[in-house]
Amino acid sequence: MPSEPQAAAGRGAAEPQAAEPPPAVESLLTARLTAEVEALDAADPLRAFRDRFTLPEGVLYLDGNSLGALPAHTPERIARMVEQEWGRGLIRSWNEAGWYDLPRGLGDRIAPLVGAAAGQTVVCDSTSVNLFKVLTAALRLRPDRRVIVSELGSFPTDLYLTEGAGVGYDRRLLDRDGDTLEQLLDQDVAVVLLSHVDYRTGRLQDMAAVTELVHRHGALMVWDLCHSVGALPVRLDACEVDFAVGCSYKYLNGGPGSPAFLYAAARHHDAASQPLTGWFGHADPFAFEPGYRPADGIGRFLTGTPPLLSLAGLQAALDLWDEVDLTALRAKSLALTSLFLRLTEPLGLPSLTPQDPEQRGSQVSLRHPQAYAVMQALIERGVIGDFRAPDVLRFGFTPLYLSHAEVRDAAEALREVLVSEVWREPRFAAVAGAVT
Ligand SMILES: Cc1ncc(COP(=O)(O)O)c(C=O)c1O
Ligand SMILES: Nc1c(O)cccc1C(=O)C[C@H](N)C(=O)O
Repeated sequence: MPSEPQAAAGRGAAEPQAAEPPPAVESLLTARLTAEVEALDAADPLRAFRDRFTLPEGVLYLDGNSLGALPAHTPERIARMVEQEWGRGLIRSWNEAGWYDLPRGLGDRIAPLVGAAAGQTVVCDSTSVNLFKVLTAALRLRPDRRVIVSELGSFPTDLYLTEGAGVGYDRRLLDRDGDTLEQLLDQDVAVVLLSHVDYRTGRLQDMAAVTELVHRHGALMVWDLCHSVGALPVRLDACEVDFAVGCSYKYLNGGPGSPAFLYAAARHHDAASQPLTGWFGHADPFAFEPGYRPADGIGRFLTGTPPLLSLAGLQAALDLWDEVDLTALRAKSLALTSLFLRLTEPLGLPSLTPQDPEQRGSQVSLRHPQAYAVMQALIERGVIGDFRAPDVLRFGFTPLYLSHAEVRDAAEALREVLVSEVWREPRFAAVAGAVT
């Protein structure tokens, strides 16, 4: 078990290395910049959403790409489910409070965020479990092919699941077995699994072009949307994607451990079979038949009883998403990341995040040989981002609750930490074994 996040430091933190002396960069607290960010905030069409979240005083939260913030009405929604639906309604709430329909109903509320027509998205399980289901379903739809393609730098659970679902299959990894995806594709490839936005670098893939390339080689395409849903518009149907999965606890703000979602294109529903054939995916669960018969449609991707209290958190968060204009969201996201890249550029930290906005998700990743200590010093100043081994300072920009002024203040805090070299103080040093 990892130790408590606040009690210890980074697993995989970089060994101490010499860091270059910091360049003498002037303070960002200038009248000119203040006027610029205030004008941007005044013109921000999403600024009213900030008040719909509860965030602690004195915190600049740049980690909504790992765990989203708390929507202000979520506690009331969860309390209602606990006190009324569970406490009073008891078992009747499966019908009367609509519990039974929530996995499909919330899936249909996520659908517009991922560009899916209704009836193709369900909320259930974790992203990892859903990856196992869709990878296996996709492999079964291509029985004559024996290769899974993925990317070496993917979030590790994705790679692990290509191993778990792909027992008996060969695996080819982009960046290890070939420089381009096209080099890895041939008539043996059954499935390609990629992240739409890379968790470490923030690089955004061209979903339409990649999916089309994969289909041209006769394979099926699975996208991991954990770092794109709620960060930018996604167009699953328009890109003719086969399967997709994603988290709801990051940009969607569903709450810690809130269940994931799974998309399967309607054209695959009849032929697709998934391996976790639990009773919630049965055609008639309450017939209590001894044999499994899959439900029609997307319902066959369900497995067991959903975590209702977590679904209540996601349900509350989706009330906000129902109101969000995704075009405005994307424009603000790019304005925030571009501002941060521009203001931190004089600090001389190499960026892993593409400068080209077309290739950028909603995060900025900067490299520093002592990134763990630098991030701890920032967190002490109330600027919460995260560290990704071995040397990445990762900053997530959530357009619903961040202002341009806060982005300037975060860049200024980073400047101060680097110029003062406060991060060298022993209390920021890494010790083994924490959640980062
Ligand atoms: C790209 C990506 N896939 C999957 C996951 C995690 O999946 P799970 O919610 O199953 O832990 C994460 C983050 O934890 C992620 O960043
Ligand atoms: N899911 C997480 C968790 O249970 C603990 C700590 C972090 C996470 C994360 O989500 C990490 C995240 N996917 C990442 O992009 O690094």
